Amino acid sequence: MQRWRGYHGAPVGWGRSVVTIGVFDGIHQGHQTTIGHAVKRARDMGVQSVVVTFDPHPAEVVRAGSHPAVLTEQARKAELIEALGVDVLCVVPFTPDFSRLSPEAFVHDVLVEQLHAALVVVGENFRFGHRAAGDVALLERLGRTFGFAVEAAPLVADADTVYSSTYIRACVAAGDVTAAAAALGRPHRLEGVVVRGDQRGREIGFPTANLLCHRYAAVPADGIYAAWLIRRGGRAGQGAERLPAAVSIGTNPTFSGRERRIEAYVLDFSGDLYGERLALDFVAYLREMRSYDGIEPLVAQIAADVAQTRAALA
Ligand SMILES: Cc1cc2nc3c(=O)[nH]c(=O)nc-3n(C[C@H](O)[C@H](O)[C@H](O)COP(=O)(O)O)c2cc1C
Ligand SMILES: Nc1ncnc2c1ncn2[C@@H]1O[C@H](COP(=O)(O)OP(=O)(O)OP(=O)(O)O)[C@@H](O)[C@H]1O
Repeated sequence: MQRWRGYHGAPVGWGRSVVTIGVFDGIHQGHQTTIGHAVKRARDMGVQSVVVTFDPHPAEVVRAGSHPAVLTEQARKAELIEALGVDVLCVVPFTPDFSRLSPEAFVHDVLVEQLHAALVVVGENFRFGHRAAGDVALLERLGRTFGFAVEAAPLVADADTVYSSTYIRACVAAGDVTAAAAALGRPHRLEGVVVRGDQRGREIGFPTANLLCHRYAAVPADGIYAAWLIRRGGRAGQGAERLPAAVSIGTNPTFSGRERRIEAYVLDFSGDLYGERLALDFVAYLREMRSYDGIEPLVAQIAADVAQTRAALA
Protein backbone atom coordinates (compact mmCIF):
# COMPACT_ATOMS: atom_id res chain seq x y z
CA MET A 1 0.00 0.00 0.00
CA GLN A 2 1.29 3.46 -0.88
CA ARG A 3 1.00 6.19 1.75
CA TRP A 4 0.63 9.80 0.76
CA ARG A 5 0.68 12.77 3.11
CA GLY A 6 -1.66 15.34 1.58
CA TYR A 7 -3.59 14.90 -1.62
CA HIS A 8 -0.94 16.14 -4.06
CA GLY A 9 0.97 12.87 -3.98
CA ALA A 10 -0.40 11.22 -7.12
CA PRO A 11 2.44 10.21 -9.45
CA VAL A 12 2.68 11.46 -13.04
CA GLY A 13 0.37 9.43 -15.24
CA TRP A 14 -2.00 8.61 -12.36
CA GLY A 15 -5.18 7.17 -13.90
CA ARG A 16 -8.71 6.99 -12.58
CA SER A 17 -9.46 5.64 -9.13
CA VAL A 18 -12.12 4.47 -6.70
CA VAL A 19 -12.09 6.70 -3.64
CA THR A 20 -13.59 6.37 -0.19
CA ILE A 21 -13.42 9.10 2.44
CA GLY A 22 -13.73 9.36 6.20
CA VAL A 23 -12.07 9.70 9.57
CA PHE A 24 -12.31 5.90 9.90
CA ASP A 25 -11.38 5.88 13.58
CA GLY A 26 -11.54 2.26 14.72
CA ILE A 27 -11.96 0.69 11.28
CA HIS A 28 -15.17 -0.84 12.64
CA GLN A 29 -17.39 -3.27 10.76
CA GLY A 30 -19.15 -0.42 8.92
CA HIS A 31 -15.81 1.03 7.77
CA GLN A 32 -14.63 -2.45 6.77
CA THR A 33 -17.72 -2.92 4.61
CA THR A 34 -17.45 0.46 2.92
CA ILE A 35 -13.70 0.18 2.30
CA GLY A 36 -14.08 -3.47 1.26
CA HIS A 37 -16.69 -2.45 -1.28
CA ALA A 38 -14.40 0.26 -2.70
CA VAL A 39 -11.53 -2.23 -3.00
CA LYS A 40 -13.71 -4.75 -4.80
CA ARG A 41 -15.12 -2.18 -7.22
CA ALA A 42 -11.59 -0.88 -7.96
CA ARG A 43 -10.42 -4.40 -8.78
CA ASP A 44 -13.46 -4.99 -11.03
CA MET A 45 -12.73 -1.73 -12.85
CA GLY A 46 -8.97 -2.34 -13.01
CA VAL A 47 -8.13 0.93 -11.24
CA GLN A 48 -6.47 1.93 -7.96
CA SER A 49 -8.40 2.12 -4.67
CA VAL A 50 -7.74 5.17 -2.50
CA VAL A 51 -8.76 5.78 1.11
CA VAL A 52 -8.77 9.47 2.03
CA THR A 53 -8.53 10.09 5.75
CA PHE A 54 -7.63 13.01 8.01
CA ASP A 55 -5.07 13.87 10.66
CA PRO A 56 -5.62 15.19 13.27
CA HIS A 57 -9.24 14.31 14.01
CA PRO A 58 -11.40 17.07 12.41
CA ALA A 59 -13.16 17.71 15.75
CA GLU A 60 -9.89 19.06 17.17
CA VAL A 61 -9.72 21.71 14.45
CA VAL A 62 -13.41 22.53 14.23
CA ARG A 63 -13.88 22.80 18.02
CA ALA A 64 -10.45 23.18 19.66
CA GLY A 65 -10.11 21.14 22.83
CA SER A 66 -12.82 18.67 21.80
CA HIS A 67 -10.55 15.89 20.61
CA PRO A 68 -12.52 12.65 20.95
CA ALA A 69 -10.94 9.54 22.45
CA VAL A 70 -8.98 7.76 19.74
CA LEU A 71 -9.81 4.13 18.99
CA THR A 72 -6.96 3.59 16.52
CA GLU A 73 -3.83 5.72 16.25
CA GLN A 74 -2.72 6.59 12.71
CA ALA A 75 -0.15 3.77 12.46
CA ARG A 76 -2.66 1.13 13.56
CA LYS A 77 -5.35 2.58 11.31
CA ALA A 78 -2.96 2.38 8.35
CA GLU A 79 -2.17 -1.24 9.20
CA LEU A 80 -5.86 -2.19 9.33
CA ILE A 81 -6.60 -0.33 6.09
CA GLU A 82 -3.72 -2.07 4.36
CA ALA A 83 -5.08 -5.45 5.48
CA LEU A 84 -8.31 -4.66 3.58
CA GLY A 85 -6.35 -4.60 0.31
CA VAL A 86 -6.34 -0.83 -0.29
CA ASP A 87 -3.79 0.47 -2.85
CA VAL A 88 -3.27 4.02 -1.53
CA LEU A 89 -3.82 5.62 1.86
CA CYS A 90 -3.97 9.39 1.49
CA VAL A 91 -3.74 11.18 4.86
CA VAL A 92 -4.86 14.78 4.51
CA PRO A 93 -3.60 17.20 7.19
CA PHE A 94 -6.83 18.60 8.59
CA THR A 95 -5.96 22.30 8.89
CA PRO A 96 -8.28 25.25 9.58
CA ASP A 97 -7.98 26.19 5.86
CA PHE A 98 -8.86 22.69 4.76
CA SER A 99 -11.86 22.68 7.13
CA ARG A 100 -13.24 25.74 5.31
CA LEU A 101 -13.35 24.06 1.89
CA SER A 102 -16.94 23.96 0.69
CA PRO A 103 -18.32 20.56 -0.35
CA GLU A 104 -18.03 21.67 -4.01
CA ALA A 105 -14.40 22.78 -3.62
CA PHE A 106 -13.48 19.56 -1.79
CA VAL A 107 -14.94 17.47 -4.58
CA HIS A 108 -13.34 19.55 -7.32
CA ASP A 109 -9.88 20.02 -5.77
CA VAL A 110 -9.38 16.62 -4.15
CA LEU A 111 -11.59 14.02 -5.78
CA VAL A 112 -11.57 15.30 -9.36
CA GLU A 113 -8.35 17.27 -9.94
CA GLN A 114 -6.00 15.20 -7.82
CA LEU A 115 -7.42 11.70 -7.43
CA HIS A 116 -9.28 11.42 -10.79
CA ALA A 117 -12.15 9.63 -9.10
CA ALA A 118 -14.21 7.41 -11.38
CA LEU A 119 -16.27 6.17 -8.46
CA VAL A 120 -16.71 7.43 -4.89
CA VAL A 121 -17.89 4.90 -2.31
CA VAL A 122 -19.20 6.15 1.04
CA GLY A 123 -21.60 5.06 3.76
CA GLU A 124 -25.20 6.30 3.50
CA ASN A 125 -24.62 8.74 6.38
CA PHE A 126 -21.53 10.37 4.83
CA ARG A 127 -21.17 14.16 5.38
CA PHE A 128 -18.39 16.36 4.05
CA GLY A 129 -17.13 19.88 3.45
CA HIS A 130 -17.35 23.03 5.56
CA ARG A 131 -19.82 22.59 8.43
CA ALA A 132 -20.48 19.04 7.13
CA ALA A 133 -22.85 20.68 4.66
CA GLY A 134 -22.44 18.03 1.96
CA ASP A 135 -24.29 14.70 1.93
CA VAL A 136 -24.70 11.76 -0.45
CA ALA A 137 -27.34 13.54 -2.55
CA LEU A 138 -25.00 16.49 -3.14
CA LEU A 139 -22.09 14.14 -3.88
CA GLU A 140 -24.26 12.44 -6.53
CA ARG A 141 -25.17 15.79 -8.10
CA LEU A 142 -21.49 16.80 -8.21
CA GLY A 143 -20.67 13.39 -9.66
CA ARG A 144 -23.01 14.10 -12.57
CA THR A 145 -21.28 17.46 -13.14
CA PHE A 146 -17.71 16.17 -12.92
CA GLY A 147 -18.16 12.68 -14.31
CA PHE A 148 -17.82 10.21 -11.46
CA ALA A 149 -20.25 7.66 -10.05
CA VAL A 150 -21.30 7.42 -6.40
CA GLU A 151 -22.22 4.28 -4.49
CA ALA A 152 -23.58 4.56 -0.96
CA ALA A 153 -23.00 1.43 1.13
CA PRO A 154 -25.86 0.47 3.44
CA LEU A 155 -25.01 1.07 7.10
CA VAL A 156 -23.81 -1.87 9.15
CA ALA A 157 -25.75 -2.23 12.39
CA ASP A 158 -26.89 -4.76 14.98
CA ALA A 159 -30.46 -5.03 16.26
CA ASP A 160 -30.35 -1.69 18.13
CA THR A 161 -27.45 0.38 16.85
CA VAL A 162 -25.80 1.62 13.69
CA TYR A 163 -22.09 1.10 14.24
CA SER A 164 -20.07 4.29 14.44
CA SER A 165 -16.84 5.46 16.06
CA THR A 166 -18.91 7.53 18.50
CA TYR A 167 -20.93 4.49 19.58
CA ILE A 168 -17.77 2.40 20.12
CA ARG A 169 -16.12 5.19 22.16
CA ALA A 170 -19.19 5.18 24.41
CA CYS A 171 -18.99 1.38 24.82
CA VAL A 172 -15.31 1.59 25.76
CA ALA A 173 -15.87 4.50 28.15
CA ALA A 174 -18.59 2.46 29.86
CA GLY A 175 -16.34 -0.61 30.13
CA ASP A 176 -18.51 -2.61 27.73
CA VAL A 177 -15.60 -4.11 25.81
CA THR A 178 -17.85 -6.94 24.58
CA ALA A 179 -20.13 -4.53 22.72
CA ALA A 180 -17.07 -2.64 21.43
CA ALA A 181 -15.61 -5.89 20.07
CA ALA A 182 -18.90 -6.78 18.37
CA ALA A 183 -18.92 -3.46 16.51
CA LEU A 184 -15.20 -3.50 15.73
CA GLY A 185 -15.15 -7.13 14.63
CA ARG A 186 -12.12 -7.64 16.92
CA PRO A 187 -11.26 -6.61 20.50
CA HIS A 188 -10.61 -2.95 21.31
CA ARG A 189 -6.85 -2.37 21.47
CA LEU A 190 -4.92 -0.01 23.72
CA GLU A 191 -1.28 0.65 22.89
CA GLY A 192 1.44 2.09 25.09
CA VAL A 193 4.88 1.86 26.60
CA VAL A 194 5.66 -0.02 29.83
CA VAL A 195 6.76 2.37 32.57
CA ARG A 196 7.66 1.90 36.24
CA GLY A 197 4.83 1.68 38.79
CA ASP A 198 5.14 1.71 42.57
CA GLN A 199 7.03 -1.63 42.55
CA ARG A 200 4.44 -2.98 44.98
CA GLY A 201 3.11 -5.65 42.62
CA ARG A 202 6.17 -7.85 43.04
CA GLU A 203 5.71 -7.80 46.83
CA ILE A 204 2.09 -8.86 46.70
CA GLY A 205 2.92 -11.66 44.25
CA PHE A 206 1.32 -10.09 41.18
CA PRO A 207 3.87 -7.97 39.32
CA THR A 208 2.26 -5.76 36.71
CA ALA A 209 3.33 -3.96 33.56
CA ASN A 210 2.14 -0.34 33.84
CA LEU A 211 1.16 1.04 30.47
CA LEU A 212 1.61 4.69 29.48
CA CYS A 213 -0.78 5.48 26.61
CA HIS A 214 -1.32 8.35 24.20
CA ARG A 215 -3.19 11.22 25.84
CA TYR A 216 -6.27 10.74 23.66
CA ALA A 217 -6.28 6.93 23.79
CA ALA A 218 -9.71 5.38 24.41
CA VAL A 219 -9.08 3.85 27.84
CA PRO A 220 -11.85 1.56 29.10
CA ALA A 221 -13.75 2.53 32.27
CA ASP A 222 -12.08 1.80 35.61
CA GLY A 223 -12.33 -1.89 36.44
CA ILE A 224 -10.72 -5.29 35.99
CA TYR A 225 -10.59 -6.95 32.56
CA ALA A 226 -9.42 -10.11 30.81
CA ALA A 227 -7.19 -9.13 27.89
CA TRP A 228 -4.56 -10.39 25.50
CA LEU A 229 -1.23 -8.65 25.84
CA ILE A 230 0.45 -8.33 22.46
CA ARG A 231 4.23 -8.13 22.20
CA ARG A 232 5.26 -7.11 18.75
CA GLY A 233 8.53 -8.96 19.15
CA GLY A 234 10.80 -6.88 17.00
CA ARG A 235 13.90 -7.36 19.13
CA ALA A 236 15.09 -10.57 17.51
CA GLY A 237 12.68 -10.06 14.66
CA GLN A 238 10.23 -12.64 16.03
CA GLY A 239 6.56 -12.28 15.16
CA ALA A 240 3.95 -10.97 17.57
CA GLU A 241 3.38 -12.90 20.76
CA ARG A 242 -0.01 -13.04 22.50
CA LEU A 243 -0.09 -13.55 26.28
CA PRO A 244 -3.11 -13.80 28.63
CA ALA A 245 -3.38 -10.90 31.08
CA ALA A 246 -5.56 -9.69 33.96
CA VAL A 247 -5.74 -5.92 33.57
CA SER A 248 -6.53 -3.39 36.26
CA ILE A 249 -7.57 0.17 35.39
CA GLY A 250 -8.06 2.77 38.09
CA THR A 251 -6.42 4.54 41.01
CA ASN A 252 -5.78 1.47 43.23
CA PRO A 253 -7.92 2.81 46.12
CA THR A 254 -6.64 0.07 48.44
CA PHE A 255 -3.37 2.01 48.49
CA SER A 256 -5.05 5.43 48.31
CA GLY A 257 -3.56 5.94 44.86
CA ARG A 258 -4.24 9.19 43.04
CA GLU A 259 -3.07 8.49 39.50
CA ARG A 260 -5.15 6.45 37.12
CA ARG A 261 -3.12 3.39 36.22
CA ILE A 262 -3.40 0.81 33.48
CA GLU A 263 -1.68 -2.33 34.75
CA ALA A 264 -1.42 -5.80 33.27
CA TYR A 265 -0.55 -8.94 35.22
CA VAL A 266 0.62 -11.40 32.61
CA LEU A 267 -0.30 -14.98 33.50
CA ASP A 268 2.42 -17.64 33.67
CA PHE A 269 5.11 -15.14 32.77
CA SER A 270 8.35 -14.01 34.27
CA GLY A 271 10.48 -11.54 32.42
CA ASP A 272 11.17 -7.89 31.91
CA LEU A 273 8.76 -5.73 29.94
CA TYR A 274 10.05 -2.27 30.94
CA GLY A 275 10.39 0.10 28.04
CA GLU A 276 8.59 -2.20 25.61
CA ARG A 277 5.81 -0.95 23.39
CA LEU A 278 2.85 -3.26 23.99
CA ALA A 279 -0.80 -3.57 23.17
CA LEU A 280 -3.76 -4.84 25.20
CA ASP A 281 -6.74 -6.40 23.41
CA PHE A 282 -9.72 -6.18 25.77
CA VAL A 283 -11.86 -9.32 25.77
CA ALA A 284 -14.10 -9.18 28.87
CA TYR A 285 -15.02 -6.92 31.76
CA LEU A 286 -14.71 -8.80 35.05
CA ARG A 287 -15.60 -6.41 37.88
CA GLU A 288 -15.27 -2.86 39.20
CA MET A 289 -12.16 -1.49 40.97
CA ARG A 290 -12.65 -1.69 44.75
CA SER A 291 -10.93 -0.59 47.95
CA TYR A 292 -9.93 -3.61 50.03
CA ASP A 293 -9.26 -3.72 53.72
CA GLY A 294 -5.57 -4.53 53.39
CA ILE A 295 -3.36 -6.58 51.14
CA GLU A 296 -4.67 -10.04 52.06
CA PRO A 297 -8.22 -9.66 50.75
CA LEU A 298 -6.88 -7.81 47.67
CA VAL A 299 -4.47 -10.65 46.88
CA ALA A 300 -7.25 -13.23 47.31
CA GLN A 301 -9.42 -11.24 44.92
CA ILE A 302 -6.63 -10.86 42.33
CA ALA A 303 -6.14 -14.66 42.45
CA ALA A 304 -9.86 -15.05 41.68
CA ASP A 305 -9.56 -12.47 38.84
CA VAL A 306 -6.71 -14.48 37.35
CA ALA A 307 -8.82 -17.65 37.37
CA GLN A 308 -11.67 -15.75 35.72
CA THR A 309 -9.25 -14.31 33.14
CA ARG A 310 -8.07 -17.81 32.27
CA ALA A 311 -11.68 -18.90 31.74
CA ALA A 312 -12.61 -15.81 29.73
CA LEU A 313 -9.65 -16.28 27.35
CA ALA A 314 -9.90 -20.09 27.05
C1 LIG B 1 -6.10 -8.37 38.34
C2 LIG B 1 -5.86 -7.18 39.23
C3 LIG B 1 -6.90 -6.66 40.00
C4 LIG B 1 -6.70 -5.55 40.83
N1 LIG B 1 -7.75 -5.06 41.57
C5 LIG B 1 -7.55 -4.02 42.41
C6 LIG B 1 -8.62 -3.51 43.21
O1 LIG B 1 -9.76 -3.95 43.13
N2 LIG B 1 -8.34 -2.49 44.06
C7 LIG B 1 -7.09 -1.94 44.15
O2 LIG B 1 -6.89 -1.03 44.96
N3 LIG B 1 -6.07 -2.37 43.39
C8 LIG B 1 -6.27 -3.40 42.52
N4 LIG B 1 -5.23 -3.86 41.75
C9 LIG B 1 -4.00 -3.07 41.65
C10 LIG B 1 -2.97 -3.35 42.70
O3 LIG B 1 -3.25 -2.53 43.79
C11 LIG B 1 -1.63 -2.98 42.07
O4 LIG B 1 -1.32 -3.87 41.04
C12 LIG B 1 -0.54 -2.98 43.10
O5 LIG B 1 -0.75 -1.90 43.96
C13 LIG B 1 0.84 -2.86 42.44
O6 LIG B 1 1.01 -1.58 41.90
P1 LIG B 1 2.36 -1.20 41.10
O7 LIG B 1 2.34 -1.92 39.78
O8 LIG B 1 2.26 0.29 40.93
O9 LIG B 1 3.50 -1.63 41.94
C14 LIG B 1 -5.42 -4.96 40.92
C15 LIG B 1 -4.36 -5.49 40.15
C16 LIG B 1 -4.57 -6.58 39.33
C17 LIG B 1 -3.42 -7.12 38.52
N1 LIG C 1 -22.12 1.64 10.14
C1 LIG C 1 -21.59 1.95 8.95
N2 LIG C 1 -21.82 1.17 7.87
C2 LIG C 1 -21.29 1.49 6.67
N3 LIG C 1 -20.52 2.56 6.44
C3 LIG C 1 -20.27 3.37 7.46
C4 LIG C 1 -20.79 3.11 8.78
N4 LIG C 1 -20.36 4.09 9.60
C5 LIG C 1 -19.63 4.92 8.84
N5 LIG C 1 -19.57 4.50 7.57
C6 LIG C 1 -18.90 5.16 6.45
O1 LIG C 1 -17.49 5.10 6.62
C7 LIG C 1 -16.91 6.33 6.22
C8 LIG C 1 -16.15 6.94 7.37
O2 LIG C 1 -17.02 7.22 8.42
P1 LIG C 1 -16.56 8.14 9.62
O3 LIG C 1 -15.34 7.57 10.25
O4 LIG C 1 -16.41 9.52 9.11
O5 LIG C 1 -17.84 8.09 10.57
P2 LIG C 1 -18.40 7.12 11.72
O6 LIG C 1 -17.77 5.77 11.78
O7 LIG C 1 -19.89 7.16 11.59
O8 LIG C 1 -17.92 7.85 13.02
P3 LIG C 1 -18.52 9.08 13.84
O9 LIG C 1 -19.18 8.44 15.01
O10 LIG C 1 -17.29 9.85 14.21
O11 LIG C 1 -19.46 9.81 12.95
C9 LIG C 1 -18.05 7.20 5.70
O12 LIG C 1 -18.16 7.03 4.31
C10 LIG C 1 -19.24 6.63 6.42
O13 LIG C 1 -20.44 6.90 5.75
